Amino acid sequence: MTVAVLVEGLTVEFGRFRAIDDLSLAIDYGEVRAVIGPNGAGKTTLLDVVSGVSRAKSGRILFDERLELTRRSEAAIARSGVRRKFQKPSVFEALSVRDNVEIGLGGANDAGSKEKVAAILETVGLSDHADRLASELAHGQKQWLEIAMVVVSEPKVLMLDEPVAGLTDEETERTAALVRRLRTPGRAIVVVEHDMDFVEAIADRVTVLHEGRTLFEGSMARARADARVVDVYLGR
Ligand SMILES: Nc1ncnc2c1ncn2[C@@H]1O[C@H](COP(=O)(O)OP(=O)(O)OP(=O)(O)O)[C@@H](O)[C@H]1O
Repeated sequence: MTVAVLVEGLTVEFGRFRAIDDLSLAIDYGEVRAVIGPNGAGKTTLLDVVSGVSRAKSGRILFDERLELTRRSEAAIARSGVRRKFQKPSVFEALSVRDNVEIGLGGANDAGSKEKVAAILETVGLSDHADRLASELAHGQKQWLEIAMVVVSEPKVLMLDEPVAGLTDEETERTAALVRRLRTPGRAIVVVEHDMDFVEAIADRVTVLHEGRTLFEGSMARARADARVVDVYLGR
């Protein structure tokens, strides 16, 4: 089976500080992978390098076993089907919900694209709000709109950075159900999140980062039982 994202010997430095330290990991198509760990572990930096926002000092990242992402621009990486929702919501407040999702399609505007927009609005539960201004949405709804803007382009790798930060318990549960719906055999979903109940609800496997390296990889249930993981993260 083809690996969606293969990280090999990745090192990222900011000045003399090593945020990612010789990291290797493989994320399969069809899986939801949570990347967890204490503040400063390198989680967001990992997403930054995969999406071309930050550069690696050494190592490589292969998408679909074909494209070396470490050599590509942010725009080229997004075009190739590797997409990311950033931590901070960034919807266009003055536009309608529907127009926001259309922007996610990047200018395509045929009959098929209208159907795609309608389908993704249905998936994220915003069909009834399509004509409202994005500014009128609740915080949770804005997060779902942003996910819709990314997913409408049918990414093969979908990265979500803290998708439930600041959401209510009910919104968090709905977001978990949404992530499970977005999981398809042809897509890898990578989620960085500190809410462990949410992670348990969505993740097939978790990777625990600590000081830029993998401390643990496996099920969330096993992570909870791992003394090292409890020591550096879960027990704090
Ligand atoms: N652009 C940058 N310049 C300098 N240092 C940076 C930069 N980006 C990240 N760092 C540092 O690299 C380390 C890893 O940061 P990163 O944001 O990846 O951690 P994280 O695991 O996502 O943490 P959190 O859970 O707090 O979001 C931190 O010590 C951070 O201060």
